[in-house]
Amino acid sequence: MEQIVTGEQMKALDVYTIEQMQMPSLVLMERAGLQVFWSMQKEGLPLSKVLVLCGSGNNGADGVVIARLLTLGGYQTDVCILGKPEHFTKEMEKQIEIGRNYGISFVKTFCVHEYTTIVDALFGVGLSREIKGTYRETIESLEHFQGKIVAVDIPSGIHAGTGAVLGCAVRADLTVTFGYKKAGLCLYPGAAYAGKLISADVGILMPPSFGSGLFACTREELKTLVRKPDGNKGSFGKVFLVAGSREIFGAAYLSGQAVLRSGAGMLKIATPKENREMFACFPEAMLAVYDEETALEELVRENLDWADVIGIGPGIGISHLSERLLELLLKLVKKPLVIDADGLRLLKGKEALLRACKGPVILTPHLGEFAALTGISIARWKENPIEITEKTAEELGVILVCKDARTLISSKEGKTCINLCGNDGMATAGSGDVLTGLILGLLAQGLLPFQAACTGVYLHARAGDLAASKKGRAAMLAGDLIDAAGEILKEL
Ligand SMILES: NC(=O)C1=CN([C@@H]2O[C@H](COP(=O)(O)OP(=O)(O)OC[C@H]3O[C@@H](n4cnc5c(N)ncnc54)[C@H](O)[C@@H]3O)[C@@H](O)[C@H]2O)[C@@H](O)CC1
Ligand SMILES: Nc1ncnc2c1ncn2[C@@H]1O[C@H](COP(=O)(O)OP(=O)(O)O)[C@@H](O)[C@H]1O
Ligand SMILES: [K+]
Repeated sequence: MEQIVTGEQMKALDVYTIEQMQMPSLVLMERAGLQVFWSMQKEGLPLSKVLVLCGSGNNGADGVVIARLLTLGGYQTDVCILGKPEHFTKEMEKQIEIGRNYGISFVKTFCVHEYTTIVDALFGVGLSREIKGTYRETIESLEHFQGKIVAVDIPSGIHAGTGAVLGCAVRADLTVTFGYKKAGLCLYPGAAYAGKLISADVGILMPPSFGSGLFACTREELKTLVRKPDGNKGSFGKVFLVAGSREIFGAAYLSGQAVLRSGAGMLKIATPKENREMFACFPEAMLAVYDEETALEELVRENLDWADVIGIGPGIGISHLSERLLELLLKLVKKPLVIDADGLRLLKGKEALLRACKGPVILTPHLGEFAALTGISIARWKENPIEITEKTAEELGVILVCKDARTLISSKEGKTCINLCGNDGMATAGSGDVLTGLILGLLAQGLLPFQAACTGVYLHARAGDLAASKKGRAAMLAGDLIDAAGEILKEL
C-alpha cells in the first residue's frame, strides 16, 4: 500500500526530518525545487516565458527556488510575490536573498497572457482558511490563461486533508507533490484540480512510530492472492450469497458471476423460488430457494455451516423475508459477512444487532445508501470524507466501504484506504453488485476482511479502467467489469 498523508501529517514529517534528523530545511527546499524544475522539462511544458507566483510561506520559498533554477537554466522567468514581507518565513527571506544574488527577475505586476507557463507557489499544505483579496483575484485571473500551470506540492486553494476548495483554487495541468501524496490530491474536487500528479522524493523521513493509517491500494495487494496448484474447490472457498428477488434477478447474477470469476471455489445463492428458472443460465451456481413456507432459520443455519463467507443484499428487495434473512445472518454468523444494496437499506434500525454480530462485517454503501443508513447527508460526507468514514466504521464496528468516484475503505481500528483507480464508466447499473461479488470471492480465498475489501475495490476499479479502454466509458456495462477483473487477475 502507498502511504497517503494529510496536511498536518506532512508538516509533522517536515519538522521530524528537519529537527530530529537534522536535515537543513533549505536542503529539502532545494530538492523540492529541483524536482519541479526537472518535471517541467520532462513533461515538455512550454518554457519560453515562465511566471512564478509566490505566497509568503515555504510554498512560496519553493517557488523562488524554482525561479532561480529556471533562470539559471536559461529560461526567461519572472517571479511575483503576493505575500506580505511581514509574513515571510525565514526560508522565504533566505530564498529571496539568494534569488537576488543570482539576478532573478522580481516583478510587482504582470499580465498573465505574456507567459507560456505559470508556476503556482502561492499556498501549499499550510493553507488554513478561505482565500480572499488579491490572492483570490490572482487565482481567478488564471481561469482564462491559455498556457500550462504547474502546482507546487498542491494546487493553491485545495485543502490538503479533504480536497475541498477553500474559496477558489488553481486548476493545474501538472502537480508535483513532495514526499507523500496528500489526501486532498486523492479526493475530489482536489484530484480534478491537480491535473497530472507526480510524487517526488525530496528526502522527507517517516519515523517508525508514525501514526498515519491512510493508504492507497496498489497492484502489490493483488499479489497476495495466490492460487495453489494442489487446491480444490473447497480450499478456494465457499460463498453463500443471499441475492435477487422476484423483480430482480440481474443483481444476483452479476454478484455471483463476480464471486466465481475472482477465483472462489463454490457459490450457493439463496433467492426466491420464482427465480429458479432464471438461474438456468448460471449452471455454476448452486441454489437455495425460499418462499413464505420456508423455514428460514434452518436454511440460514445450514448454509452458515457450509460456507466460508456470506453476502447479502444485491437485489433482495425490501420484504419481510429479506429482512428476516438479514436478521438471522446478523444473529448467527461467525464468519465474514458482506452487506450491500437492499441489505443496507434493511439495516437501518438494526445497528445494535450489527454491533453485536460475531463475524467481521463489511458494509458497501454508495453515498445514497450511506446517507440513508447513518443520517449523514452526502454533502456533509463530502466536506470531510476520511474523518466521517473512519468515525462511522468505528461507531458501527464494521469495515466500511463508502463507494464514490474515490471510494474510501475504513476499518473500525482507524485504518483507511483511498482508491485512486477507476472511472465514471463504472457509474452504471450493477457495478456495485460486481464489487460485492469480488470482495466475497477474495474473502473466500483467504484474504483478511480489510485486505479483501481494499483489494476488491482496487480490482474492481482496475477492471473498470480496462473495460473503459476496450468499450469506452459510456458503453461499458457492469458485466464487462467481471470479464475485465478476470483479465487483471490473469496478468498477475
Ligand atoms: N523545509 C520545509 O519545511 C519544506 C517545506 N516545503 C514546502 O512548504 C510548504 C508548506 O509551507 P508553509 O507551512 O510555510 O505553508 P504555505 O506556504 O502553504 O502557506 C502558509 C502561509 O500562508 C498563510 N495562509 C494560509 N491560508 C491563507 C489564506 N487563505 N489566505 C492568506 N494567507 C493564508 C499562513 O498564515 C502562512 O503564512 C509545502 O507545501 C511545501 O511546498 C517543501 O519545500 C519541502 C520542505
Ligand atoms: N465517477 C466514478 N469514478 C470511479 N468509480 C465510480 C464512479 N462512479 C461510480 N463508481 C464506482 O461504481 C460502483 C457503483 O456502485 P453502485 O452505486 O452500488 O452501483 P449499483 O447499485 O448499480 O450496483 C462503485 O464501486 C463506485 O465506486
Ligand atoms: K501551490
